[in-house]
Amino acid sequence: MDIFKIFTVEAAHRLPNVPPGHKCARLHGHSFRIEIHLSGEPGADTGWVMDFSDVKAAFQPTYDRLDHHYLNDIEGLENPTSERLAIWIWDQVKPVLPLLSEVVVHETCTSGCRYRG
Ligand SMILES: Nc1nc2c(c(=O)[nH]1)N=C([C@H](O)[C@H](O)COP(=O)(O)OP(=O)(O)OP(=O)(O)O)CN2
Ligand SMILES: [Zn+2]
Repeated sequence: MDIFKIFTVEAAHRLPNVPPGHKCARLHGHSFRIEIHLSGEPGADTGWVMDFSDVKAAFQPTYDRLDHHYLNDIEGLENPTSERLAIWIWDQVKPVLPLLSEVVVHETCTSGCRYRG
């Protein structure tokens, strides 16, 4: 069974490697919607795969590194595309949430990516 928790990260970025004149070379910001998905079986007694509040607590240090930050300043996010951000989040979170199965980054209402490790 899959469970998920959704977080909203307010952050600024620019994309340094886009062609000249590309709009994303300019500093701009997004309300990134981050989905953290976990896969596992619900416990016989708990009835849940993992307590959502424990998912939130495990993600909090990563959230704090991203929220209201300039992503390009973060080590490993010098070119902060949605794809790079999804991989970076996976690498931060997998050690503390071993059931992690997917990270989804919504950069805008119409754009984003899914990463399954
Ligand atoms: N594959 C990727 N393409 C683009 C990324 C990315 O991370 N991965 N990022 C951007 C920009 O950062 C931009 O902020 C988002 O682009 P876009 O979807 O074009 O944004 P719009 O709000 O202008 O989209 P519309 O739905 O067309 O209005 C660019 N590309
Ligand atoms: Zn952008």
